[in-house]
Amino acid sequence: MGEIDPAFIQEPEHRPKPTTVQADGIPVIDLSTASSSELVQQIGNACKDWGFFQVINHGVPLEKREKIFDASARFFAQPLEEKSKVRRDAKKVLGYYDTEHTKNVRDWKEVFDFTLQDPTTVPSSHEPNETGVAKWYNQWPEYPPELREVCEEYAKEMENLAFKLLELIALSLGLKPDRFRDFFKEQTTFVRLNHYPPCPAPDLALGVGRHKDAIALTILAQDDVGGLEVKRKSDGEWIWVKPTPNSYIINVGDIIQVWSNDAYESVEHRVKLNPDRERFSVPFFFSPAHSTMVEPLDEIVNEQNPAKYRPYNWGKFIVTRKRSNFQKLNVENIQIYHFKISELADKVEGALSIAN
Ligand SMILES: O=C(O)CCC(=O)C(=O)O
Ligand SMILES: [Fe+2]
Repeated sequence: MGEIDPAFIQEPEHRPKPTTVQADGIPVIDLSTASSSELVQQIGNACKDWGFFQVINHGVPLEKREKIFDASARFFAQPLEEKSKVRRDAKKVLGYYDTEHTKNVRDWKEVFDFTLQDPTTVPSSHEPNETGVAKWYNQWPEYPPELREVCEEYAKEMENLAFKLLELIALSLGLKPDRFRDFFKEQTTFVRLNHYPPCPAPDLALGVGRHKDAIALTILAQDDVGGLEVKRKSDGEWIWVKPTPNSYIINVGDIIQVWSNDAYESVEHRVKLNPDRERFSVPFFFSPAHSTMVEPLDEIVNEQNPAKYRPYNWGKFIVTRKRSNFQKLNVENIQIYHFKISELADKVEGALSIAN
C-alpha cells in the first residue's frame, strides 16, 4: 500500500473493513407501484428501519443523469489550476473544493457545489441577534461549456422527485401530503458533484468520513463503482449499498428526524475508496428556506410524545457550519443533538431558573 498524507488517515476504529457486508436489507422501492397506500407503507417502514432506501421507476430520464455524470467527469479531469478558477473560499461558498474535512479528518475527494436557486438567500451572520441577509451565487467554470445547463436541468428533475418523496413521507407520518411544501418556498437546496480518485491506501482513508446529512432529504446518484456504506440501525454494522443501475438512493436527513420527533432517524454513512477505480456521485441535498425554524411538528408531539428538540433556525445553522469550515475552530461542527432536550437538561434548566 502506498503512502498518503497523514491528514487523510482515519483513527483505527473508523477505518473501513477489508471485507464488505452486502445488504439484502436496504429496501428497493418501485415508485410506479399502483397502490399508493402500499407505497406509503413501504416508505414509512424504510424510513423507520433503515433511514435509507433506493427508488426505481422514479420518472427521472436516464439521459439527464448520464449528462451530469459526463460533464462532471470532464470538469474534474482538468488540471487543478483550471478547477481552482472556481474555487470556493470564505466569501464565495459555492464551486470547487478539495480539502473538505469530516470530523477533522480530510476526505479523499474533490467536489463542485451549486445551489438550486441562484442566488440563494441566507443570513449574513451566524450571530443570533443579527437579522441581515446575504446571497450565495453559483460559480460556473468555462469548461466544460455545457456544465451549467446540464446541472440546472438535473437539479429541476431532482426537485420534482424530492417533492414527490416528501409527500409520501408526510403521508407515512399521518400528515397532509403538502405539509412540508411551504418550508421549501425559498429553499437553500444544493447539489454536489463528488469525485473520488483511486486511493493507494483504501484501508486507512475514506472518501467521506462517517457523518449524517444535516438537511431534510438526500437523493444520491452513484456510479457502478460503489463505495457508499450505511450504518445498519439494528446492529451498527457498516453495510455496502450495491449500485443498482439508474436507481436513486434516498436518505432521511437531520431535519426530518427533528420534524418527526425521532420517528425517522437520520442514519450515519461514509464512503469507502477503491485502489484502482475513480468514482463519481451526485447528491442532491433538499433543504428548506433559511428562515425555517426547525422543530418537531405540532401534529406529532403530544403529552405522550413531547418535543425532543428545541427549535433552531436553519439559516443560522448553515452559516455556522460554513464558518467552521473556514476558520479552524477548535470545536465540533454544529449538530442537531445540540438542540436535543434531555431530561437532565430540563432539570438543570429548571433548577437554574429557580435559582435566578
Ligand atoms: O458519494 C456518496 O456515495 C455519498 C456522499 C455523501 O454522503 C455526502 O456527500 O454527504
Ligand atoms: Fe452524506
